[in-house]
Amino acid sequence: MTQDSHQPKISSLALAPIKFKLYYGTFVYTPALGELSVSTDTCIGVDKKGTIKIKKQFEEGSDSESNIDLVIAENGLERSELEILDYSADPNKFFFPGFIDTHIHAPQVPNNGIFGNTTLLEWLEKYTFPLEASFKDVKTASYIYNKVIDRTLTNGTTLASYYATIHENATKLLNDIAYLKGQRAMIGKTCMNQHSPDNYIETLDECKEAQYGVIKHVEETNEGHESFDVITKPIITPRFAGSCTEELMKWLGELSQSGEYHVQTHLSENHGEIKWIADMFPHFDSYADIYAKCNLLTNRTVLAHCIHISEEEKDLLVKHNSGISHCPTSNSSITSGEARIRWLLDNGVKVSLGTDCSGGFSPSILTVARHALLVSRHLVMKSKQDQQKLTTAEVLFLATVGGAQVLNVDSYLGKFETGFQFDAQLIDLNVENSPLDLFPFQQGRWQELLDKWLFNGDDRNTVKVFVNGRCVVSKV
Ligand SMILES: Nc1nc2[nH]cnc2c(=O)[nH]1
Ligand SMILES: [Zn+2]
Repeated sequence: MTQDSHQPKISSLALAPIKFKLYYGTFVYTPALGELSVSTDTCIGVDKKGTIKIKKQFEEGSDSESNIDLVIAENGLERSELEILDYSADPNKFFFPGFIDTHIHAPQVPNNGIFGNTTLLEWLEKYTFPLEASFKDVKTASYIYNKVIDRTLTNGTTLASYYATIHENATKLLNDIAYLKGQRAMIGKTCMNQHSPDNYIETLDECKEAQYGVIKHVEETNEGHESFDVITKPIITPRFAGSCTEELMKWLGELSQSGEYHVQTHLSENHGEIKWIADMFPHFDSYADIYAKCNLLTNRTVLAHCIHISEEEKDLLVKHNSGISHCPTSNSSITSGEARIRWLLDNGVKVSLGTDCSGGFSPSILTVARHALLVSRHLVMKSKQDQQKLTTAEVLFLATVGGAQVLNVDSYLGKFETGFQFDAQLIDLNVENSPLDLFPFQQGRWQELLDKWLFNGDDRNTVKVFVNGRCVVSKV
């Protein structure tokens, strides 16, 4: 931690001591692509480490108190040592897994919504690099990163894969803030040693030193954690081939292989970018081939965008089991294009969602899921191939389980099943000032209610957020 060493180490909210908890109510999640599981009248028991130990569904409309008594008796639990949260009286509340944002630039959040008529390369020069360069100042970084973590958490994001900036101290700060607020986070020190502004570039040696420093710091922060309750992890982050020399990418590839670290970068976002990079790296077969030959394609690699990739590039992703972060809000805003998500899914590529702030203007994965569904319909309008349409269940899968798959944490995150960690949001469709209107005849029609939430809901409907079974946001 970047506190004075004589200060006591502050522990993460997501590790605060808790009692064994029994949650009772409606639980919604996506067990597989296109499937929605809705269990009403259900009791979920979460142990002191945040792991789901009990899941039992009861007859619809049955008495919750006697059902809870039964769970206590059947599992030999001591009532006085339990915390019981019964939401069954409210038909408009349900639990949903926490959102996973696999691609977000934390320092860019102040620019959300500010992109004018630019496309990628101009946008980077005009809006993005100047803002990121200001993170040399840790006070600026502290102020903005605190706001970013608060904002993403209140939108229900329980795990985010962050790009920071090139600066070592500011990146360490992002780690500390996520850890203290209890949000799971992948912490990426952005690496860039070519084709960048004079005030926002690093040498290879500077990059190596800062990268080692950030990894050590993130790992020390999480010392003593078990794999499922690790809060923050380092992620190797070459910004994109355009801003990294081959030597730097090869070094980062080796580092990621030696430490089994995650990797994130951008791939095939914009036609101008693709041509520029092809001219820069003429001895590679394709954009994806640059990353493959630099050992950056792994089963822990997140590739943002992948809008214009070829069959051969898609095959490379499949071969290395690397995943995609689909960022439709960003792709529409800076006019990058429409990623062919059905084609990628049909070919066995892992797909997740990313806000890509501030190419994307919204920090909400719910908004991104809505845009993923709409963009898939734009593809249908162009191609007349109806099967490209994504459904509500499919985009909610990408927002949760898909993210867990891409970040290789799907054995313990993304589902309400025993053995999984309780990373969740409590949704209230009928909250005061709710952006959606409920009508009595729609009560209990869960498919329709979830459609309404996806299209009309927002962070006001996310009333509590849990990570590792601990409440990290409570608005009620
Ligand atoms: N959307 C997006 N694409 C990039 N390509 C290289 N850097 C960036 C970035 O910050 N945002
Ligand atoms: Zn990006």
